[in-house]
Amino acid sequence: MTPPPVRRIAADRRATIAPQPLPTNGSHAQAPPAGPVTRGSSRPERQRVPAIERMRTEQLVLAYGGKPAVKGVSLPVRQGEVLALIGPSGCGKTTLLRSLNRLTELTPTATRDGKIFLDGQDIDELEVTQLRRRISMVFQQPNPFPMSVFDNVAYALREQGKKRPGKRELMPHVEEALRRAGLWDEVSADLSHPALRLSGGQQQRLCIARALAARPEVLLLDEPCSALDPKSTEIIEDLIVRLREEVAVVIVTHNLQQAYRVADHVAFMYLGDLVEYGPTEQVFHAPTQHRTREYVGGAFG
Ligand SMILES: Nc1ncnc2c1ncn2[C@@H]1O[C@H](COP(=O)(O)OP(=O)(O)OP(=O)(O)O)[C@@H](O)[C@H]1O
Repeated sequence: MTPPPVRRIAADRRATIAPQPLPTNGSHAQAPPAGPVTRGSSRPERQRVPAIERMRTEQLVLAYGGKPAVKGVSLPVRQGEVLALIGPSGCGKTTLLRSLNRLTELTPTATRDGKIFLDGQDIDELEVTQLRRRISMVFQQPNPFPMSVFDNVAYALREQGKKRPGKRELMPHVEEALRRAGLWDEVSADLSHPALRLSGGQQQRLCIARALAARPEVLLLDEPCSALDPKSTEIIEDLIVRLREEVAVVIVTHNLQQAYRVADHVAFMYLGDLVEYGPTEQVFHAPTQHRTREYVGGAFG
């Protein structure tokens, strides 16, 4: 198939949301180590789910002030699968992830070439608020709003409708989102509880519930466990694997063991290039590129 013509996107829009804070070294223990994946590494059995392509990037190029950060990446994103973006620091993982719902447009120096399609439609043809409803993102640091558990999830629902639905009307939807995020049992007794008083892991699941409430087709996760303790990490990894049945999931992670545990496909990036893309077992145990072999073997990080 001939790739569609390349088009430059204006990136002069000023940021309208605050940048996400970086994770702090708080009281939580660190998530499982990002060590190399060996043949003995565990990968939980997973149910086979039919894969449906929801997104595709074609010859995607992203640059900051003219300096390329992502260089001509073509990738599919499928529902029924988790796609992990891996690679050393600065290789362009987060830039690629943020471009999928046009968050890179909030960076004034960022420019983009190439195409991104959502269900076959060029994302530049979609209204950006609508697009970000269909492609939700969860960030490194849990960032619940300073309001109740209920209102955090209801926020996304209230934003959707023209008329503001009442609490009773919203309740089933809030419950459903909290259940899908695996948080309902822990918070259902008091939905008026302030979100900021939940544990870090609970806060991140609340952010996932908030992201799911608008029923997105694609869920983008930027190192969602990097600020969490091992137990919370495990809970969220289980959740990610379950969620892929109903939403396409793309995760950026530095933790190779995590990519191995949760992903169905892996994209390894290096200096902005997509070096290798393939099924998880293949990328980790039979990579075709020597650079991938070195990286997954722990030769550099
Ligand atoms: N807002 C920005 N302005 C200028 N350069 C940027 C900006 N954001 C990222 N970059 C540069 O783009 C390149 C890719 O960065 P990006 O954050 O996408 O990589 P990454 O693989 O996600 O890194 P990390 O794993 O450390 O988060 C790096 O060289 C980085 O310095």
